[in-house]
Amino acid sequence: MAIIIDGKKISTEIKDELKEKVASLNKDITLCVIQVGSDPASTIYVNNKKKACEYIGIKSLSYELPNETTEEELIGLVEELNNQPNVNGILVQLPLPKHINEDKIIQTIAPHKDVDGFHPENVGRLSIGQKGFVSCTPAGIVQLLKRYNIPIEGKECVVVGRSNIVGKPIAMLMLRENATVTVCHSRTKDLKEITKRADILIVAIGKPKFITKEYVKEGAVVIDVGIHRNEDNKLCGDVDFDDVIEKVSAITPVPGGVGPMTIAMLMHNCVESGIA
Ligand SMILES: Nc1nc(=O)c2c([nH]1)NC[C@@H]1CN(c3ccc(C(=O)N[C@@H](CCC(=O)O)C(=O)O)cc3)C=[N+]21
Repeated sequence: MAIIIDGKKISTEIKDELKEKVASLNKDITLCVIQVGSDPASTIYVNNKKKACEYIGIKSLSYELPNETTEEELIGLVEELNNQPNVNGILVQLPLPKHINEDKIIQTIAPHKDVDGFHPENVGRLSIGQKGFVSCTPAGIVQLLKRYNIPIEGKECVVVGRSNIVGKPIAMLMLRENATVTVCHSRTKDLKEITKRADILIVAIGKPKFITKEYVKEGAVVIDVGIHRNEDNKLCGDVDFDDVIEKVSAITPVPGGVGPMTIAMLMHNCVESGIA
């Protein structure tokens, strides 16, 4: 029987640990969350982040900006928050409207307030093993594996997807944990042949139910980073859960897997920023 990895439960454990830490600090921690426009999915995620802050005892300040906000205006706000010593974390919810250059905004955030771990300085630090903020979804995946006592060292880890916010950083993190890492993407030939080698298969491609049992080795651990909402508001991941369940030894569900961990690790980064 496969283990269903309970991200909701582990995220609550982590949040409870953080709540205790914050209570013992005697110091305010403040996260600023900036959302441009009103994409409904973004609003759900932003609200989940604010709820988590409240639970842990972190102050959250919301900036809800209209879709027409210019790049200059957004840069101005980020710079203003960079300069406020009471602000510990700045999060600009992605995606941004097309007229705003995301890279430019991310690079404007002061690296020591970049609790998403998206700034090139933090990405660079991760890749050369220096301390810095680690991107929340990858950090959450490693926490899930560790807290379920799933060994990483020496394992064959295959990552499907090479985005800057998930694929690339999770590959770096698994490498740091001494896995043997292969990164696959849309131009990979014989994808199935490669994914079938994986002891740990991490999927972040953004295609609903793409990974079926033909892609998975018997007994593999499958981590599903995808999140898709269908017509009747039901969520599913990049992995066809019902199809692979008989074959895997452990798997993260959607919802209730990686998603809540992303938020728990964001809270972790905020607390780290507040302590520093
Ligand atoms: N600057 C920035 N930082 C992010 O961390 C960031 C972002 N932009 N843009 C979008 C993605 C996506 N993301 C999620 C967070 C929580 C859930 C989550 O809580 N998921 C729940 C379900 C929530 C629901 O009902 O939709 C679950 O999987 O159980 C999902 C996805 C953070 N992201």
